[in-house]
Amino acid sequence: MLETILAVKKQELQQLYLPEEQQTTRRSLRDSLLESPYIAGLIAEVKKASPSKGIIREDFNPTQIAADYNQAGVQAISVLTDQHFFQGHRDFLTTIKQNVDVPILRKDFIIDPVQVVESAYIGADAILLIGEALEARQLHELYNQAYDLGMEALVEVHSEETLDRVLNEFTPRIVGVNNRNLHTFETKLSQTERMASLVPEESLLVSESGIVNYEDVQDVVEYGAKAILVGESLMRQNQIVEGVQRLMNGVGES
Ligand SMILES: O=P(O)(O)OC[C@@H](O)[C@@H](O)c1c[nH]c2ccccc12
Repeated sequence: MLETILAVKKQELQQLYLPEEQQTTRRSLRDSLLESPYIAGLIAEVKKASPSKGIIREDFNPTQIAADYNQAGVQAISVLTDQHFFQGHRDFLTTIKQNVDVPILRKDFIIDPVQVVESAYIGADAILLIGEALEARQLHELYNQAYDLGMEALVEVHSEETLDRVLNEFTPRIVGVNNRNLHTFETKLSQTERMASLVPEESLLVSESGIVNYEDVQDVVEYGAKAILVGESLMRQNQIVEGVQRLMNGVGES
């Protein structure tokens, strides 16, 4: 699947035009996550659909969902901007950035420097860089470019092998372990458990995907995660604010 997505991205790159540059103040993802009042920092995701699940939320108003996340006290918001596979849009990010006061992570498949510039222009505070999608050297260059433009980067890896390749090149300030394998979509929280001890002390560890309830949050925190990235289970809540409270405090869980 990842190969298919990357092939489409390469095609799209040919037609990519840069939007008007937004004047925006950057917000630190890492600082916000470290200042969480919860047992972990929460990055809550705005995602309408995914290749593995199809449509996740029918009643999809990205700005309203983000405003609810903001009100609920999340530490950051992740916005899917990929159109083809996730039914996102880069304009969602720009509007959301103007309507909330937490850092915004751009969730997309970034493989080219022009997409990093685009991310800065649309108002992103941080970008996702996927270890399985890039050579370590190339990932490092995109990472440096992001920081040079005043953004941060969440460096995501799924396997030990990918993490090894990345760490041989450099030490990212924020590392995400994706519990979902992007080739098979198999998702298990034990991936965070297996990988946590391999992530350097100075990297903030984010556990991504497949986190559904407070027990899951407690588990990944026990494994060593300092923050979590949650999409689907929050997107399926009718009452987003209450859903966030339940996830992070365990109150009212059945
Ligand atoms: O919906 P979930 O299982 O809570 O997962 C969120 C997030 O981790 C997932 O959307 C994601 C992780 N890495 C990605 C890379 C591209 C697109 C999406 C993702």
